[in-house]
Amino acid sequence: MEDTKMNTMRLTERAVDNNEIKMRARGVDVFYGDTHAIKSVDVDIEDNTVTAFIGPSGCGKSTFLRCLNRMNDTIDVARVDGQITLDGEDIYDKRVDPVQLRAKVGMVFQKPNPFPKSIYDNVAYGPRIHGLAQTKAELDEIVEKSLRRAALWDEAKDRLDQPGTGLSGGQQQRLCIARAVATSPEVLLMDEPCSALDPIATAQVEELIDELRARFSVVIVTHSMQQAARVSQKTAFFHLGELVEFDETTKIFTNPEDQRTESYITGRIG
Ligand SMILES: Nc1ncnc2c1ncn2[C@@H]1O[C@H](COP(=O)(O)OP(=O)(O)OP(=O)(O)O)[C@@H](O)[C@H]1O
Repeated sequence: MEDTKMNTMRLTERAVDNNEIKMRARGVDVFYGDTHAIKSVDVDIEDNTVTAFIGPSGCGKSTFLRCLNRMNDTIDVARVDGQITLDGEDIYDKRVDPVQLRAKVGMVFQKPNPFPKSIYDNVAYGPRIHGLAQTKAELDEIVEKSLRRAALWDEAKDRLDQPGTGLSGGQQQRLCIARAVATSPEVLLMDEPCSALDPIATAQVEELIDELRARFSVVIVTHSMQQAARVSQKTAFFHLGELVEFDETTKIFTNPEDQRTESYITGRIG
């Protein structure tokens, strides 16, 4: 009975949004012990769109980002309430395997964190554990395609057997992006992916984000309002755990509705 009701609800939702909404969060609260880090957040993450999360330090951007692929499950004191769906399916349903979920909703972290393995093995890791290739040739193809998508193929193709940790910082971050895209995710979460990079590597990663949007939905946490303005189409402004305003990026940066958003983008809070 429960299931039937849920399925009817899902079908209705799909018909209304015409599948353009990839992830939907409703009434999401996050607690770390007694700290109420995220307060009743509703947000829709659209397909083929870059969504930026901005806001002052400690406002909950990373916490909310981690809700989208259940990375908060790995933090003992964290508790997540509310509902988050991916293509209409509840990602917190007990039947959902978080490892499978994270292949669909990939993540790139602030500091490049390649595995202590070769460049090839870093990218092949996900496809191997998820059994995405039947033969070595198929795996080679996935590795090449992923490195190309991460704009790293030309620099890496002659050193695939060398350690990923031997690459420059910017290259390592593109390797981590290649690793994340190798499992053909539908959503890519990026937590301040350029904060450890110089301006040239940052520009390369930003260009890449724009290209990735053609295939995935991208959600990026950034401290740089310039970066949010450059790479995103939608922007969410968080303050003290609340989602204050969520709109087209141009609207947020030129004509925000809320006084707190205005104060943040003009540098008065933050
Ligand atoms: N693992 C944790 N255990 C306990 N409290 C945490 C944990 N992670 C975050 N918090 C708390 O949750 C709140 C939100 O933190 P979060 O890191 O999500 O903010 P943020 O906006 O991403 O900050 P920043 O921009 O500084 O990275 C803060 O009060 C923080 O202290």
